[in-house]
Amino acid sequence: MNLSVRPGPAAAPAEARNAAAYMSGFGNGFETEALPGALPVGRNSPQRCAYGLYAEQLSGSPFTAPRASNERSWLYRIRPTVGHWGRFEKVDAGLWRTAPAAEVDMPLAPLRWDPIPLPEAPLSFLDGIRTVTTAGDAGAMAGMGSHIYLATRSMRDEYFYNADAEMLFVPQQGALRLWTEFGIIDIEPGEIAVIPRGVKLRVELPEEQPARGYLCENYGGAFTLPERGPIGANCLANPRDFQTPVAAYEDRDASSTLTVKWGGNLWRAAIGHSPLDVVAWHGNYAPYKYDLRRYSPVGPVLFDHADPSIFTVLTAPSETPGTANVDFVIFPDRWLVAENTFRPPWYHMNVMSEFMGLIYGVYDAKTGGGFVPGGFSLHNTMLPHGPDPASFEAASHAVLKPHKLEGTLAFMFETRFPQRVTRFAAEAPQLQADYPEYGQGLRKHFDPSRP
Ligand SMILES: O=C(O)Cc1cc(O)ccc1O
Ligand SMILES: [Fe+2]
Repeated sequence: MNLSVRPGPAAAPAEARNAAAYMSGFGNGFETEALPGALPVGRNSPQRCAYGLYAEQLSGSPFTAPRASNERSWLYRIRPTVGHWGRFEKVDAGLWRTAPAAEVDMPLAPLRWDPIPLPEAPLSFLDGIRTVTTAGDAGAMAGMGSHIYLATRSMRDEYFYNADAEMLFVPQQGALRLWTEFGIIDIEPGEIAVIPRGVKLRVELPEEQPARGYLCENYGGAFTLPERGPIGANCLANPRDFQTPVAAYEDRDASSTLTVKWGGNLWRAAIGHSPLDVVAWHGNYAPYKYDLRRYSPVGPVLFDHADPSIFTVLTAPSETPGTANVDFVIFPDRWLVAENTFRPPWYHMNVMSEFMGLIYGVYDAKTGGGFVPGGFSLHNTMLPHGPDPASFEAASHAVLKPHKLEGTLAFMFETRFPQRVTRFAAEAPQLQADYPEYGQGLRKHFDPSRP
């Protein structure tokens, strides 16, 4: 196998096998080459590409999308994707589900699960996806899926791309090395990665350490940075902290498989070489990573609890202004300073539906236990929820001096669509039977004689 990485001008030199190398920025027109001169200068399609490469365009948006949302890259590769093609046969998708998937009716209730344990048996990322919810309709390119991934072995000579969705990886335990067509991305808990629709990859486990995390499939238009409005030009997720890999390629002829998720099904073909054979590329349609600890939260500095949209890292807009197909929101370390304020989340009902996970620490609305790292919850469209009794009592009587929430990282996949629960999630032994009743533990405090 010939593997080569050439860092971009700003990146530190790195050996591909030891450390990935990245370019900084969000949605830039990047350019990177693993061999000198592999990128054509001043044109996309020369009559003959350097090194005998093929040119291929990968379009993530319609050609005619407005500039702000127009996404495409040019890839200079050993074989075009059609040369990595074979006879595809439908294979068992395991526990991976795609909207619409009306498998079960669930109680009209808040739902919460304990972590799904990692198995002892060898399990690749591709086989270890367990869908928890689906929303919208992948065929209509609207909605999302929320999943848990479990992996105990690397994908070897096994490649994959998702035609149905962009994929947002949220590791909770263990690191992942994402070998993509565009280069190598290393992520660990506290970091995320986004793999655009159609980008081929395989998922490796560094030192074969098991890994678990959350995965959001965004069937709609790509994640982007939210507007900052009056916040101005800084804070929240800053573009320079997003990292896109420099070009790295495999020149590997070996019997392999390519699995494609298309139309909610998995299709697999035998192929004779690695499709991660892109020697150079340029464009703005590329995978990226981001360290959530670089998020600069903005919040109430005098009183009240602001809507969680202030913690939006990435938003996948829909055609309706302000109505996201998916928002990816985090609840990171931060100071709480609001005066005469109930500081945790308020009790609420929301037209958007909320899938939540916990990467580490304690979430301030669920201090009574039960929402643990690796676990997840669903507060569906217009279903009531809020702090558990322990959190309510503590926050109602806390001395309101500045208080730092530390060592905590929860997140939410919030979508405009109601989320359907899969049969797997409905029947999982990790579903907490008593969670629907947590609200009944909230005592009646009403006393008309005491204003
Ligand atoms: O329900 C949740 O815990 C998420 C959430 C947090 C918050 O601070 C305000 C609203 C909201 O939905
Ligand atoms: Fe909520």
